[in-house]
Amino acid sequence: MFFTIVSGLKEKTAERIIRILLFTGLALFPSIWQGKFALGLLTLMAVYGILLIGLDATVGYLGQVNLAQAALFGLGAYGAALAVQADAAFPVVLLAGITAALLPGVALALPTLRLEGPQFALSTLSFATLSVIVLNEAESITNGALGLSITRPALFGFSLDATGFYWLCLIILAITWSASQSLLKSRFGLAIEALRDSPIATDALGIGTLRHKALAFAWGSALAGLAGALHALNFGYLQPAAFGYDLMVILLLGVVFGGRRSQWGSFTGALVIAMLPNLLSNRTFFSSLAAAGFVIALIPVIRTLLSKKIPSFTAIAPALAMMISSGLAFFAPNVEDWRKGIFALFLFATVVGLPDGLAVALAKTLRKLIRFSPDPLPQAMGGLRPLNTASGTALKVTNLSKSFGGVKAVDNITLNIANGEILGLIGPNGSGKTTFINLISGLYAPDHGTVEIAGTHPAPGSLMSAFAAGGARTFQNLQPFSGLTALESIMVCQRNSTKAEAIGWLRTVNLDNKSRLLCSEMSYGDLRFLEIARALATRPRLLMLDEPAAGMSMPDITRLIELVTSIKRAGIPVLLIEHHQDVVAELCDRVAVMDGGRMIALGTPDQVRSDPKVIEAYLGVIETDSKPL
Ligand SMILES: Nc1ncnc2c1ncn2[C@@H]1O[C@H](COP(=O)(O)OP(=O)(O)OP(=O)(O)O)[C@@H](O)[C@H]1O
Repeated sequence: MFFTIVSGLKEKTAERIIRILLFTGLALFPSIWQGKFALGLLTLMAVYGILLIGLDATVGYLGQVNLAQAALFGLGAYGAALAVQADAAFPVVLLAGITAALLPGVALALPTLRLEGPQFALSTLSFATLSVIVLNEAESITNGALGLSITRPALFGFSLDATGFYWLCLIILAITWSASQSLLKSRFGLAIEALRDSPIATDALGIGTLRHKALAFAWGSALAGLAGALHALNFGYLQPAAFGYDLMVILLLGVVFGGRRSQWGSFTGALVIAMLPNLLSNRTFFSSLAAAGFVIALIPVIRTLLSKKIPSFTAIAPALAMMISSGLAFFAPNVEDWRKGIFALFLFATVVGLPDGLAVALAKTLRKLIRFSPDPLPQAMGGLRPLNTASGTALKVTNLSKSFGGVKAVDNITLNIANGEILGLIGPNGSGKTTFINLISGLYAPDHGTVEIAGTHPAPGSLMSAFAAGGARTFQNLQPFSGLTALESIMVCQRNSTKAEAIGWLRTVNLDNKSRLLCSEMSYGDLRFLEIARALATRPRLLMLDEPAAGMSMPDITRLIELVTSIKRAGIPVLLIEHHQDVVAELCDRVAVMDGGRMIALGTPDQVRSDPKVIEAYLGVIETDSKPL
């Protein structure tokens, strides 16, 4: 960038000002421009805005391909239309629309949200198909393919004309936008983003995956119903075919094109899809847009070439696509036939060149041009405090076994950890250590045996139940919440705690100066410390650390030893899997050794070090870091 404007404004304030200006401009539009057609398009844009903000909850925030939104929109529209026919008052009509989409939306969410990827997409597709068939076939209620006509009722005695109705849609869009923004920035929204990145970690930290997924889907469905009701009141005529595959694809296009996980993105997407038919029919406008798109797509290519590097595929492909689409827009003799093809090239260029969508890319550019002042952070509070436990047992494992096919990963292990104790768990690779922690933390259900955490028997195979009993864990394969910052990663794990306390936990692991950093930008070592802070923030009665030093540099290992020592001082019992012998020897009160799923030794580090069975187990597998103590 050539210059950067330093702004005293906070980004949030700047965003709010721009949004207020946008809505003021949109509200004033009918007094500046009297055209009925333009007003109709803007009303449609406001309705689509509400619909896409709802769709973004699942497609953007949850990261699931939801193909049911068009059908839910239709159900909302029919719900509202039937309420109008029953002479319901205006607010009741809106409520009927919301309910008509919300109930089937929740009914769909509960079984399908356990599914992921293509399975989820296909089940929402089945729902969409079925809904349209039901709307078609339930002729006695919906009038089938012939369609349903309604007249818009008065709102509190006022008969709304086209401008009045447009303003109403605009107000509802503004409220939906603010409500969505607050909701998705709250702990609830952070939880949704966290579970998209790691559902295992969210369950293990007691955040709750299914509950949050269902709520996000319900929110999206309710907005689909609200938008559907407004759509019915806007057009006054409904046909089931209008809510089929075409609309489904267009809505997805709107969210992706505009920008996911952003209300600005949904708004931009709504603007594009509302204008789409018009955009495709106006050749001059269309050609100018293609030319402008080509120039914009050329910028990254030229910049890379100027710095004497070879442009990447993500730079070349959009430029090529835009070059072809501009060529067709200007020179194709039968451009009418080519319109959809040209638009497909537009879409390809945007998806490849701006994977985050138009609005998000624009926001990123603005952030480079204008330096906003960051939100001030409160002083760190809290952190490690002595755990209030009497002497007793933190973990009691009895005859625990788990096999995978013929492999006995954990074979009849009985083990206790006392409150305040640090127990090391070592063993050669594949000896069953991680499976043991997976059984205690509820990731796996045991074949036999029992687990008791702080006096409670959690339900076997339930991460949430083991968490509720007081267990918290880290993972051998890191499970960061990549879309969240370090601070947000802690806040999402805390219930009823403040930002100051979250910073306190970051200070405990020496990351308080990185609170605003996204997890995707953090180093491997820092992420390992952040996982420990996340687990500590849940105030566990048993902390399970799975190879925390793996991949860490020597200075980080020293930091880790200091941290675990202070955890011990606070009296938090720890089950520590570790290959680094110096870490185990320095920290652990006792060490258990596993080999082939069995526990072959248990004692102090010194006792274990000289145990012949331990030496034998390690011989033959000792390479670099897996040495006996
Ligand atoms: N989900 C699974 N499905 C099938 N086999 C598994 C599964 N999880 C673990 N195993 C097997 O169970 C055995 C124990 O694996 P585990 O990961 O618990 O060992 P480990 O001691 O933690 O090893 P490492 O030190 O390499 O992490 C291995 O043979 C492994 O292949």
